Amino acid sequence: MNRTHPVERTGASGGDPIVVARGLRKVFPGPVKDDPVIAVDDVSFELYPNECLAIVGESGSGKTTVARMLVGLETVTEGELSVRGESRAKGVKHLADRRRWAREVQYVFQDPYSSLNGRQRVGEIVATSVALHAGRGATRTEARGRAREILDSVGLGERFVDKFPHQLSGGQRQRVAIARALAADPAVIVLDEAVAALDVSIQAQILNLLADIRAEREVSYLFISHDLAVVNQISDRMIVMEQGRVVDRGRTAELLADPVHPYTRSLRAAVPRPGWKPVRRERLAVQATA
Ligand SMILES: Nc1ncnc2c1ncn2[C@@H]1O[C@H](COP(=O)(O)OP(=O)(O)OP(=O)(O)O)[C@@H](O)[C@H]1O
Repeated sequence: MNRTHPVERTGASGGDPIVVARGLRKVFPGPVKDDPVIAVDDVSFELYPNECLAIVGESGSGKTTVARMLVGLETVTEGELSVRGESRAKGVKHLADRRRWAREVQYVFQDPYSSLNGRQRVGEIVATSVALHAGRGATRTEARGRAREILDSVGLGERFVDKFPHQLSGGQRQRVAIARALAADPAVIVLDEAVAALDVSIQAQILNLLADIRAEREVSYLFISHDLAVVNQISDRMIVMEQGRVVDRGRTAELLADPVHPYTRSLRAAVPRPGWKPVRRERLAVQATA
């Protein structure tokens, strides 16, 4: 059974895809001269409105590089990458376009502590994002008011508005990062190992919050993770990357219930969580070659 290449159209609410990647490739100059690193190799996928697509794979498989190309933090070496039909493959020339790109696709990092401005209070962090993305439309007072509403919607009430990031827990900081992303009213949020640094119980709270947000507004997630238990909870579809290439893809529930590709099987077997029935790697190797 080959599930590697079918391009399914299984978005949660249908419609045209928001993000389309076709034959995406990224080559970095390597540490050794004339020995480049092929970080991403012939990667294709679509992300549909209101859908959560997970990109999974072990460390170094190229997940983050795909996401960084999507938000314009890395150039595209080859292939096509578009958001709402507009190509991002050639990079961005004008500041106005960069702002629009940022408005459309927001990025939430694994470690919100380093991505949040430690000298700004929580309310200011979110209000700055509101003001930046609302253009000339929002006064300072309006931006602050909107920031309070958004913070409230991610579970951070009035008492958090004047706190600094270092006064918050990891989960609370991640809520601020999500609020800051929502302030742009994006079509897509890239969540790059966004719950990886959190305790399991806090992870569950953030995953619930992300599910609630998606139920309330139209937003798609590109959810990057090495953790299949987490991916199983949140994503509709997933692609599996190994050494820069997509080696498996499909609906998450189906792929994880019955992983066919040996790499997906080995990833699943490596998940040390309640609820999984880990299969020993030796047995997997036998099954994979049977
Ligand atoms: N700026 C860079 N210069 C050179 N090589 C890079 C650069 N960025 C990433 N790479 C290499 O590209 C490959 C893919 O890295 P990438 O960070 O995309 O993987 P990943 O799956 O997201 O892993 P992780 O979860 O550890 O971040 C790795 O071999 C990495 O060392």
